[in-house]
Amino acid sequence: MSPALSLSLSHPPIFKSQDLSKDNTNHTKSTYRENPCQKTPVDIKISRRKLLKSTALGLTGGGLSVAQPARAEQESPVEATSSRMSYSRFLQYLDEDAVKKVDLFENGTVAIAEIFNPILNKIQRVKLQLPGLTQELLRKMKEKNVDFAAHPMEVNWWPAILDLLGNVALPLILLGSLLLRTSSTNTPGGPNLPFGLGRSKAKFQMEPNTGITFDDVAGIDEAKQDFQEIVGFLKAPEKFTAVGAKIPKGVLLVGPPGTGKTLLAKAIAGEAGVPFFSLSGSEFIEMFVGVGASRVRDLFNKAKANSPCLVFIDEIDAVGRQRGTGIGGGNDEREQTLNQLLTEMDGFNGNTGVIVIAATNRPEILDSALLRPGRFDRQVTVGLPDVRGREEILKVHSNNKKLDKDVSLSVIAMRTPGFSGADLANLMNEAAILAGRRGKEKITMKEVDDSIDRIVAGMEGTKMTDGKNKILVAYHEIGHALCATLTPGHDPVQKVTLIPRGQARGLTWFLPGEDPVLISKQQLFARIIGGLGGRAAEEVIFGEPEITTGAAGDLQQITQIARQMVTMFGMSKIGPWALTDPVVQSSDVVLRMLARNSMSEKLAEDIDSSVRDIIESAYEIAKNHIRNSREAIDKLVDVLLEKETLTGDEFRAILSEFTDISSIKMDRTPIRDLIEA
Ligand SMILES: Nc1ncnc2c1ncn2[C@@H]1O[C@H](COP(=O)(O)OP(=O)(O)OP(=O)(O)O)[C@@H](O)[C@H]1O
Ligand SMILES: [Zn+2]
Repeated sequence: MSPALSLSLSHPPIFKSQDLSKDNTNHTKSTYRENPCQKTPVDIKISRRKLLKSTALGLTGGGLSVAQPARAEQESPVEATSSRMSYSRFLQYLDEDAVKKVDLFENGTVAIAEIFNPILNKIQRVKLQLPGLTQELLRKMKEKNVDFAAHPMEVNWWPAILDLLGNVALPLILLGSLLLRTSSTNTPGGPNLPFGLGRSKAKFQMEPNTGITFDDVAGIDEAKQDFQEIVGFLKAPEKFTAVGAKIPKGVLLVGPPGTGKTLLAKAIAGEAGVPFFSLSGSEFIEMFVGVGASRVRDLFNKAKANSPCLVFIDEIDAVGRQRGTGIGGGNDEREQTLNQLLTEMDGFNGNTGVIVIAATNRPEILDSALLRPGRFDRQVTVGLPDVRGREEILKVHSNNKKLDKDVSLSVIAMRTPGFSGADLANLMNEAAILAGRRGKEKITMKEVDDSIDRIVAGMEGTKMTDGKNKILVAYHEIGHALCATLTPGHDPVQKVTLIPRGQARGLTWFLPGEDPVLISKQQLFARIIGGLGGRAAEEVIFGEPEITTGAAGDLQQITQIARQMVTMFGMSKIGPWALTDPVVQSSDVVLRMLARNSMSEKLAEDIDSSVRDIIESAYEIAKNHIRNSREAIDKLVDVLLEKETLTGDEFRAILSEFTDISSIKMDRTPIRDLIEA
């Protein structure tokens, strides 16, 4: 019922670098996943040096290699795309030397990156949100020779850069950021017309006819319903004005990246058969004062001259955040742009036949003046699709593809919790490319499965050579799978593999049943036990001195879950309180400090000790599972070492030879049973 629950659980984890030593050569990397609690490959990592070496040693055919991107750079056209990328994937690409250029905005929380895609042999421009600019990230971009530029104004991280690079490098960076990017917004081919106005370098685009209809937008029927009225109005505004109907002129589309907000706006224009004007909020941000405001003016003048039409402003938060809140003073340029936008919104009435739709994934930071009556006074929410929505979206994106009979869209939908529409479109595209590369005439489930693995966990890496490490990884992964399987409430194992992917040396995958809208305490606790299974196996089997750095990512995940149980979900001895959790909930340093100061010391200690209790008791349970199943584990490890990948069914079949697992409930106890108990 509480949206906060599902929201916070599917939120990407806060980036924390695992700098175990100052010496980069002995530096473990963590893997980040979009959904720490949902799709959970549990992994083990290797040292950074080995990682780089294995990347360089050549991932045959498929993967990114170090040499490739550089050579291909000149040949590959930059593809302008509005596609989004998760931070975790961005880090993977960064590690793989595929990131070429990064433009940072908004205190380093928003970035536009150019990334080389070896499959398409293209540099793609993607947008991503960062959890703030960390020193670690800066260091890494520098180490990887990424051409990065900060677009200042509100930036409060110059100290970090100074600290990192020393004063000498500063002028260079400043220079870089002063150079206005000259590349204009590319429009993909087709009927789209770039609509630039020289005078103020306006970069908005106009599409006379988007050619997109509601049929192209799947899984968000409610939102489509909400817009029927507006489509009707745009088709024939005079009908509405004749009877004195008041039509909203501004609508705010709210939802996470890639959920189809742009697509929906285009579909509205397409359904109504009116021109589509679009401009992105981050494009408003310019160095020279006055440009943003004049851009807004130009856009509205053009729109009024072409009415009826639809104006779409993507990322309105970039320009529309609360005035006067920038750290170290406001941002004059942005505020002027915002003021101009407000003026324009007030200056025409709905009868002009212009409808303005703005999109954001952070409505809470918008200046309240934007939301006043007569401006963006209507909100339509577009959320991440549920399992049925995902199936619908998959249908849309399989339409023009040849699928083998074995491909089940409903199974794919089940395997992809947390995927947005854009992720799903990307998934089907990658599967098609993979099928092509494998010389197949149709996409089979194998290509889809492999593509999901790649999207969630990164590219396949070089196989490990036989030896102590491989054995250790095998025990670690079997430890995860075993503890998860023996713990009621845990999602079932989908597969265990020793084939490395991204930065993980081995992976255990779980198949979430339904979408976890509500997750019980038992389920969360089960995830912690499963997450600790790898470390527990290392310790029980090889002895405490032999435990490895491989569990770093696991520990980060389970600590976050335990912390949320205590501070957000009221699932600890502290009781049902919502406590501001400075570490989990904010990436803003100042907010974090404020929150910490407002908490009593005693409470802070209680939180820590409750988190510790949860983790310690889970670890005891995990170690007991390992101790009590030694025979089964040895057998499972033998088979895994031989076959490299075990499906969930194979895993359970072997385990069943040793212990009866048929009575362990995977999912949550049905409510009916609970009431009857
Ligand atoms: N509901 C959906 N149905 C079908 N395709 C979708 C849907 N949502 C997203 N997609 C696919 O993902 C692509 C990108 O989505 P879109 O740009 O509309 O998302 P967005 O919410 O506007 O994201 P952003 O916040 O990054 O602008 C679309 O062009 C489409 O191919
Ligand atoms: Zn692990």
